[in-house]
Amino acid sequence: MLIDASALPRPPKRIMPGVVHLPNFLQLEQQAELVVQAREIARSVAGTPVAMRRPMVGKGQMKAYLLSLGWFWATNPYRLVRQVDGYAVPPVPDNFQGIADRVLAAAREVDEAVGQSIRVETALVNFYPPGAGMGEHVDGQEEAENPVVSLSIGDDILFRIEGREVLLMSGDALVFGGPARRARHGVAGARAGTGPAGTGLAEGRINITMRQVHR
Ligand SMILES: O=C(O)CCC(=O)C(=O)O
Ligand SMILES: [Fe+2]
Repeated sequence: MLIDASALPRPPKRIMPGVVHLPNFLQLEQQAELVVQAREIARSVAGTPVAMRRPMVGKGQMKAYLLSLGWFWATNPYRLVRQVDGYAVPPVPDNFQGIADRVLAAAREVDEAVGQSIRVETALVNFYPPGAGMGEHVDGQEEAENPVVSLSIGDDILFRIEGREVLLMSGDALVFGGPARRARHGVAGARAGTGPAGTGLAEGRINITMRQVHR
């Protein structure tokens, strides 16, 4: 590539009202710790109805693998549940709240419109194999209007929100709240081999979104 994006300065940035990008928010060690946590939780529920899985969307299967913590989004009918067929949804790890608080405090310095605090009642851990993305959608499952805190680890990916594009790299945090809480967004094609060494991820990308569910 002619220009290596990681070599360019990436200051904190307001992408649109209520959307803030905080590049390099997590140190490599923090990223590695989150990867270990996610992997341990995924292993602990493997083979159960609350396992990390690729859900069906419409006629196809998602390319990303999803693991729900705290609450699980069940279908038929759509509802948030705490257990599936007697298997408890794994809890949100204790350290997530502090991370969300720190991300939000930093994001508010860039744009107050992101909104106030969240109680991290649920977290979604997505794993994107190289090349995988997630189609555009609105995060509408939570009744709470509090902001969503999103963390990226591993391969770079292009995040799109209402016509804007943000390159998310390993360690980046992104917040969408306030007027952008129900904005349409998606990610396109995790870029194979772009993740740094030292995260513990051999390939692909992990995204963790932390959310408040109830008002
Ligand atoms: O992977 C990302 O950066 C976005 C994930 C997302 O939009 C979601 O899980 O709802
Ligand atoms: Fe989303």
